[in-house]
Amino acid sequence: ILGGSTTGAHQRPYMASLQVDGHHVCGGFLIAEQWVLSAAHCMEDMKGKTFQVLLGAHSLSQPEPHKRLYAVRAAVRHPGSNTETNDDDLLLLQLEEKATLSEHVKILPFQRQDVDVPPGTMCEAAGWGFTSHSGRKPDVLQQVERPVKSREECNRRPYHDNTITDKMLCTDSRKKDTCKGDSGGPLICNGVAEGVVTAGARVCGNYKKPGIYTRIAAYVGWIDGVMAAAEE
Ligand SMILES: CC(C)CC(=O)Nc1cccc(-c2cccc(CN)c2)c1
Repeated sequence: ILGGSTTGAHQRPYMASLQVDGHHVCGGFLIAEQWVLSAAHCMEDMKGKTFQVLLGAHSLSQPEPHKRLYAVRAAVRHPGSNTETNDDDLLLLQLEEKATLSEHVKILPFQRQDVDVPPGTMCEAAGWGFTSHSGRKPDVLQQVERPVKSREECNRRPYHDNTITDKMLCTDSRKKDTCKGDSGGPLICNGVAEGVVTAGARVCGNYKKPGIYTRIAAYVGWIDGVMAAAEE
């Protein structure tokens, strides 16, 4: 998160840190007791390694009473996700067991109505991603407030030049933005998860490359289907 601030400890109890070999790789968030939503691109460069999911954390390094690392029973990438585009950049992670919910671990509701967030709406992103262009990594959870940018404007040059589909949304990226390591985290508007952070143009804090998010409401069928199929 560039240009943001430290979250109040455990004020975003739905946040997940996706970890490989004990290192934070991507964000994610709890959408059900046994399911975390994140970004498919986070599984690239895994070289067959496995994820673990950290819940209940504020600091990545310090011992905290409610921090707990969960093994992943299943990782389901959206079938349309690929390395060349930001399309369908969603990942569902089934935890090895149901998360123990508490004041520090809670489910974040997501938008189920497939209606665009009005441009100008102020939303929030959070994560443990880079806090500087030089790649400084925070120890504690960061957050930033960003206004939604209309798809019509986001699709113009010099912005994303017609690569933003109806299943994506944009936020202004001037100075304040998401960055590497924030992928998979939520974009929260009026207390509801509306988007999932994608790497997009893989640049941060440049107003010419607004932040790109996958619109969760466009994938409700897929999300419900994957979770239901695992219950059979
Ligand atoms: C960890 C892998 C998926 C590779 C990766 O993510 N690279 C990478 C490099 C530079 C910026 C970003 C990035 C992420 C989230 C948001 C943004 C832009 N708002 C950029 C992402």
